[in-house]
Amino acid sequence: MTVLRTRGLGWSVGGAVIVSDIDLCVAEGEFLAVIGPNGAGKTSLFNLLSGVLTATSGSIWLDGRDVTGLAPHRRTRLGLGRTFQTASLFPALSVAENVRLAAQAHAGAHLRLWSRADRLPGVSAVAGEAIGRVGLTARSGDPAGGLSHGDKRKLELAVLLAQSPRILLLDEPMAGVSAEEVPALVELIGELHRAEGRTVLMVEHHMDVLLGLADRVAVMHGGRLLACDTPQAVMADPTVQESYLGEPL
Ligand SMILES: Nc1ncnc2c1ncn2[C@@H]1O[C@H](COP(=O)(O)OP(=O)(O)OP(=O)(O)O)[C@@H](O)[C@H]1O
Repeated sequence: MTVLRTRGLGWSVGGAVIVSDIDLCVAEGEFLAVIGPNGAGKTSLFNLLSGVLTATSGSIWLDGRDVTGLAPHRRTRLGLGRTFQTASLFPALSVAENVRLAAQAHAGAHLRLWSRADRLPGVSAVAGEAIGRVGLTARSGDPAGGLSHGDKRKLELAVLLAQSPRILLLDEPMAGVSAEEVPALVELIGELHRAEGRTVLMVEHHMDVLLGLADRVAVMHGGRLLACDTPQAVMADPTVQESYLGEPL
């Protein structure tokens, strides 16, 4: 079953075409990697899918519903959650407070003071479960700003999980993470997908990371979708090879 589809999706700004004519179709439970050279339009595509940017052409469909004009928080409520390439945590707040805020927002308590989140039924339980899911329970009371890059990425995943998304948009979740921390993150993301059946779209530059995770790879170049196929087929595609002009996939 298709959960996410785009038709002729595009975004232009100041006369520059940043994303152009993207037709994507993502099946429930699928892991789709999005790759492409710097400036290819990957983050802009995620911004369009999550509603941070409004499409200037085409449409986006979630579970068969046209969500093209829907605000980001309403897409989140429909089960579409995302992480950002740049850190989106509150560094002075603890791990638990960061996740509770997300759980609270998802519970619809936007106007309440964050300090009262504890009193909302279920919020602390949801936050605790998300923190446990990413293996950060022992760090619950620590300020987010003091975590390693790898743990910050795990915390971002917990913040995302607290919003109970069915479809995860992960924008370079390994960025800035040390080589030693990468395997644990890859395993965690793989589990969120395989064991929990979530649909995942992930921007990632490293093909070696994607080979064990992705069902299909979408290749972007110059704002367009160049190819969308299995990792092996994409790597063997001469058009893809040519477009990268020797850049590593
Ligand atoms: N608000 C904006 N105004 C003008 N140009 C923009 C804007 N946002 C993005 N761009 C341009 O659009 C192009 C695509 O950017 P985008 O961040 O989507 O690429 P990317 O594939 O995610 O790149 P990277 O791998 O470096 O993160 C870039 O040339 C960028 O400078």
